[in-house]
Amino acid sequence: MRSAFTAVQVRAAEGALMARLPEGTLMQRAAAGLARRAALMLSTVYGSTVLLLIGTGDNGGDALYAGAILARRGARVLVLPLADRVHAAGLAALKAAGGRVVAAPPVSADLVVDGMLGIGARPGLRDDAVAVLAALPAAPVLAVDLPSGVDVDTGALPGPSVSADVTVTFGCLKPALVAGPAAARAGLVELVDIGLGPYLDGEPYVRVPDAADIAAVWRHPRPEDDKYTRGVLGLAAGSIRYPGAAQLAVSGALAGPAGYVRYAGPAAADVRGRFPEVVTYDRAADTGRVQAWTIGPGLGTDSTATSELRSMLDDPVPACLDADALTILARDPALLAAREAPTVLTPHDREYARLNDGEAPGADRVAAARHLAERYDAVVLLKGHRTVVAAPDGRAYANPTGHAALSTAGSGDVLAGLLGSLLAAGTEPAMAAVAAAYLHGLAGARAAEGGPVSATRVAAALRPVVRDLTGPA
Ligand SMILES: NC(=O)C1=CN([C@@H]2O[C@H](COP(=O)(O)OP(=O)(O)OC[C@H]3O[C@@H](n4cnc5c(N)ncnc54)[C@H](OP(=O)(O)O)[C@@H]3O)[C@@H](O)[C@H]2O)[C@H](O)CC1
Ligand SMILES: [K+]
Repeated sequence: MRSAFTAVQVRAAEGALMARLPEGTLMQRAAAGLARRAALMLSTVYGSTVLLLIGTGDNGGDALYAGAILARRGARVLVLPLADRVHAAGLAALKAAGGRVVAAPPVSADLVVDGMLGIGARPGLRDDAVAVLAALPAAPVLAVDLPSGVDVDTGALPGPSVSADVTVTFGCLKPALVAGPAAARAGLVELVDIGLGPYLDGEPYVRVPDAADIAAVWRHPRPEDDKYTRGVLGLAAGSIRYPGAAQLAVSGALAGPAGYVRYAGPAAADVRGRFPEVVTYDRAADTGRVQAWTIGPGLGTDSTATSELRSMLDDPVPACLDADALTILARDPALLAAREAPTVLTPHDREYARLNDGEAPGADRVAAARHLAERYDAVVLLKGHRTVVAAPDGRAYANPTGHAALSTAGSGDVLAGLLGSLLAAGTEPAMAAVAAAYLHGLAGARAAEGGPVSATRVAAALRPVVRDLTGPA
């Protein structure tokens, strides 16, 4: 698990570390890591042209010292200052190494280094910076610490920003690199260790799972298992009007770790026909015992759906509420009042607003997910390009996988089915949501390799993705 810290948290750690080191040490460490990555992006350093965009702060200092390293290796380094004052010692070092200041971007370059703004940034770019971005030569962009223009602590994009191919960040991840629309502007994020780790204390703002975290929570079948001990998922989804939602949720659930899926609802005949391994019932009350419920995809919001939801919420096992179940819950939040078993809510933005008195998630998606988790005392999986999961105890996770092609009808049904299966298998609820989002994101990316993506393709891609991550079943 990696951790992202806010600018204030980074500054506190930086202060503690700097107090023990000779002046300028951290910037030299940062510049060395930056120059190393820049050299990798240039096929040959010698003779290449590197354009540095420089702002007033230490972010520019990092870029200037890295530029000096590249200039000493034979690069033609050009500095375009976007502030009245720039890091004086860094500029002197660069000039001494042969770099020179220009007033406008050159016609061509091999690499652009964005050293305009780092963790000291106010969100947004000034007009002169926006104009320069529009006039940049076609070249890969390497961002220093963060792509300039983003809202560092939230990942919001208040206006134009740098779009980087690679971001080299120092000491730890920052929220804008992993959450919100800004995360897509960072490109490949590479972390350079500058020794900050031991000084970063307190809870990170948001955590980022990796493959090993998902593999660690995946429950493999054991020799002593039977279908019940692996977990039974009850799935209430689909309606006469939306039988497909039931099938998609079932297909997601069958790729999960549970041993048994019981379906309850009006799409029973369709589900049986397509998935003979699923046992079907007309009503939730008839299904017998389950270890978790997934409720909602294509369920409808009429009185039958409401009473089905009510009866499932009375069952003291974990429940994942998706789609129509969220709409019903928004109408009657008291439905959760008596619940003691864990609940997971999986809203997209419009569903979030319904659950939150009409107020959309807003710029800080991590804070928004945390807010709803606290309000409903439930795990919240807030869907987005970088899905965020928050638990009522304050933990928050930003999913690093995903693909734009996942915004396709039925994709969420697959996710809800898989998440339910993880809950039924006994996975801690927040990690069940994290694992489901992670695997679903990878499956979307894998499905996209085969051309345009439909939800059926996402479900089909789940098995190979799970196998690659957790080993054979
Ligand atoms: N964290 C570490 O341990 C290390 C960080 N390094 C690098 O340092 C930067 C942070 O440097 P800092 O000088 O604090 O901040 P910035 O470089 O982001 O610059 C902030 C100044 O820029 C002006 N500003 C702020 N917002 C805007 C904007 N939207 N447009 C234009 N200008 C803006 C503002 O100055 P004013 O005079 O205008 O008020 C800010 O003061 C970090 O990101 C790393 O790259 C170290 O080198 C290594 C250790
Ligand atoms: K930057």
